[in-house]
Parts: sequence; C-alpha cells; structure tokens
Amino acid sequence: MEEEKRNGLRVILFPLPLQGCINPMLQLANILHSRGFSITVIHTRFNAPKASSHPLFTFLQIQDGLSEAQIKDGPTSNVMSLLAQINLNAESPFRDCLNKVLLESKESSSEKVSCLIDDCGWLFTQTVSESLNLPRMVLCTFKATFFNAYPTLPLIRTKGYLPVSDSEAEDSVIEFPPLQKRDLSKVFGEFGEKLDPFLHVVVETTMRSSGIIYMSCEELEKDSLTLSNEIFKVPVFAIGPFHSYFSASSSSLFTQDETCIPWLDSQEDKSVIYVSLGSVVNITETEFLEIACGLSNSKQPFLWVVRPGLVLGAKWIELLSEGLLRSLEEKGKIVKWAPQQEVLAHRAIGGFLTHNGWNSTLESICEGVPMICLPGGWDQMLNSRFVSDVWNVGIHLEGRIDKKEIEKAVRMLMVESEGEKIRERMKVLKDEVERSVKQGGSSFLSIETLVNHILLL
Ligand SMILES: O=c1ccn([C@@H]2O[C@H](COP(=O)(O)OP(=O)(O)O[C@H]3O[C@H](CO)[C@@H](O)[C@H](O)[C@H]3O)[C@@H](O)[C@H]2O)c(=O)[nH]1
Repeated sequence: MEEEKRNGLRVILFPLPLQGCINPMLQLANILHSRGFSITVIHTRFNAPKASSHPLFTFLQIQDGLSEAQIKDGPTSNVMSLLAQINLNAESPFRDCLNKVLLESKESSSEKVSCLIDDCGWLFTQTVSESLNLPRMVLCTFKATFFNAYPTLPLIRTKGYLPVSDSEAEDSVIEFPPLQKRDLSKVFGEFGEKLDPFLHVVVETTMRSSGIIYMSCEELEKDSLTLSNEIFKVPVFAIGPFHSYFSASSSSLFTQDETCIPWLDSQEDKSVIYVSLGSVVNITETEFLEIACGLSNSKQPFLWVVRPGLVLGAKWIELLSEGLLRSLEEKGKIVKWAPQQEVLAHRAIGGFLTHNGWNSTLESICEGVPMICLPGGWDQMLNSRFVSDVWNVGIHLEGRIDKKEIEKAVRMLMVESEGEKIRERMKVLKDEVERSVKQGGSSFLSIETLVNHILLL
C-alpha cells in the first residue's frame, strides 16, 4: 500500500553549487529514488551537476545572476565569494521554476510533489516554498555538532576570545567543545561579523522547516543529534554516511584522472598517503612548496590532488625545481582530480592528508583510513578536532604547513608504531559507522522514518 502511494510522489532537490554539497544531495537523491520517489534536481548554471551521469532524475537549470566568465571558471573560482551573489540573484528564477513544476504536477493527476529538500546554505528557499504551500526540508551536509552552533557563533565571536594568545591557544572553547581557542579565527575566516545575518536567516528558516536531514549518524554524534532537535524544534533524521548505500555514480565537477588507479595497483598495501584538500580550500605558493618538500622528504609513496585553483596565484608546476620535481615523480603521483572514494577504498592507501571537509572525513572513516588533519576553516576546524582529539584516528598538524612537520606526521602515521595504534582505533570506528547503514542500523532505520515523514507532509 505504502509503496503504491510513493509511486507518483516527487521530491524536488536544490543543492548549493559546491562539490561538497552536490555530492551528498545526489547521494540523497539515490536513497529516495530507491524508496520509490521520483526526483527533480533544480540547479544553478554555475557548477551545474552532470545530468547525463544521473539518467533517472530530471534536471532543471535556473539563472543565477553570474557572468559568462564566472560560469566558465566554474569550480576553479573562489566559490565561497560567489555564493553570496548567487543567494541574492537566484530567488526569482528558483520561484518561477518551482512554481512551474508544481503547476505541471497539478495538471497531471498521477503525480504529486511531496516536498522540497535543499541545502541549509540557501537563504530564500523557506520563504519561497511557504509562498507556494510546499513543505521544505533542510539538508545539512556537515556535522550536527557544527550546525547546532549556528545560533551561538555570533556570541562566541564577540565574547572576547579573539585574538588568542599563545598561552591560551590550546584551551577549549567551553561553549563549543572540542574546539580549541586557536581554531576560532579560522572558523570565522575572512567573513567575521559579516556572517551574523547569514547565520540568523539560516537558523530562523530552519526552525520554520519540516525537518533536518543530516549526513551523519548516531554512532558519530548521538547527543548532538538529540540537541539539534531541541535547538531547531523540528524533526531530525540522521541517515548518513550517504555514500555507503550505493556505489558512486560520479557527481564530479572536475574530470577525474583515472590513471591513479593502475598506479595504486603497483604500490604495496597501505603504503601510499593520499593528499587532497577538497574543492574549496586554497594554499599559498609557499605552503604548496612546503607540502611538496615534506612529501618528498618523507620517502613514502603519495597520491596528491592539486586541483586547478588550489594554489593561489600560481601555475604550481613552475614553482618546483627540477630536482624536487624529479624526486616527487620518483615517489608519487600528482593528479588534478581523483576518483576519491575509489582511491580511499584501494588496498594501497594507508593514510589521508586532508582538510577534513565532512564528505572527505566520512569517506575516510568508511574506508578505515587514518588521517593527517590540515583544516582550512569553517566546519573543518571542528571535524579535525573530532578526528584527532575525540575519536583519536588522526594526527593534527595544528595549521603548521611546514616541510618538517609534514614529513614527521607522514612517517608517524605510515611507518611508526603510533600509526599502527591509530589504524586499530580507526578500524573500530569504521565498524561502528558501517553498522549504522546496515539493515537494522540507526541510519538505516532513520531512512524508513524519514520516508514515512515525507509521506505525511
Ligand atoms: O580529487 C578529489 C577530491 C575530492 N573529491 C570529492 O569531493 C568531495 C569534497 O567534499 P568535502 O570533503 O566535504 O570538501 P569540500 O569540497 O571542501 O566541501 C565543502 O562542503 C563540505 C560539506 O558541507 C564542508 O564540510 C566543507 O568544509 C566545505 O569546504 C568529496 O566527496 C570527495 O570525494 C573527489 O571526488 N576527488
């Protein structure tokens, strides 16, 4: 009966145009589609997902107010600065598009639109969906622990913790454990108080929504999930990690370099350190060279993702001396973009030097790969503290992008006995998280509750 009812129900998804948000949204689409829902994905022109990789879904593109040049630069541009512009410009095209889908569904008696699910970073979607009488659910693609802090972040910023002196750097932020005071400036980054109105709108609209879906699970943050329900006063569904349910159909905005897989095939088990800082973080030329020297000096094989736009203001290859380039080529492989999930699952990977974006952190845990943490900002500061200080499955570089520190961390993780202990703890965490998505597990059961919730909206 329920299955019958679901056929004929459509869910509309609207991801934020960031790689780290598109991937989970399309994974969620797979989950809902497997439970009988039809899927429409509305997306901006900027960083449009590749519709041909997802033939079962309907894709509708809207204008976002960006210039041709900005659209052309796509994922290589400074995406964060464009998001504000898109949030200002996309409301009206989004409303028109959503309205059209709703009208079409009214005309067809065989189909009903159940709800809109969009990223918590959109500022106008709650208002638009209310005006069209469509229930809206919020997808949060980072830890509930971080989303719970949204209402209090402006207070923490003004509390007088900043600037942080050396003597108090390691003190915890009591309102926001396990964050340390030295993490705070990078949480707010260049945005500072400009973030306050954004945070306010997100909190307020989430409280008016029909629920929050988290790409997380009880095994990783049970108390925070309970707290989230208390803070936002809406139902909470933790159904992650999303990518565990289906083998990946790629949502990559960059072309993946598949040659790294045969290269990994030629390496020893657990010998390679995978290095990637995701799709948003930037580093300076000096930092790039420090990482290059650190990897080279560690003498460990490595696979390094240097995406276009990662290094600020440089065509990175020109920075490397002939000697350094030769030594890097002898020991490792550099690619522009990798099939990351496949890489992390490869038997040759023994560690992940990561910026701790939430997707990367979850993907690493799911493959039992211990981490070296080099967070760039925002939620990454919190994720990395969980990895190094709470779950004890990684080494924190404490922001020191220094060749000696990188060499030391790589050798500690990959060669020394400390690395073996971290690996054992990671195995335990991996098993726990794996249980959550298996039949009867917490996330698996939450999917059923979510589906029933959507049916009743
Ligand atoms: O060579 C690569 C590198 C990355 N990825 C994928 O790209 C995604 C990257 O996501 P994430 O690790 O979360 O990093 P960001 O791209 O930096 O994600 C943004 O979005 C995340 C979710 O909201 C936040 O946690 C981050 O802080 C924010 O920067 C992951 O699925 C990776 O598998 C690839 O496929 N190939």
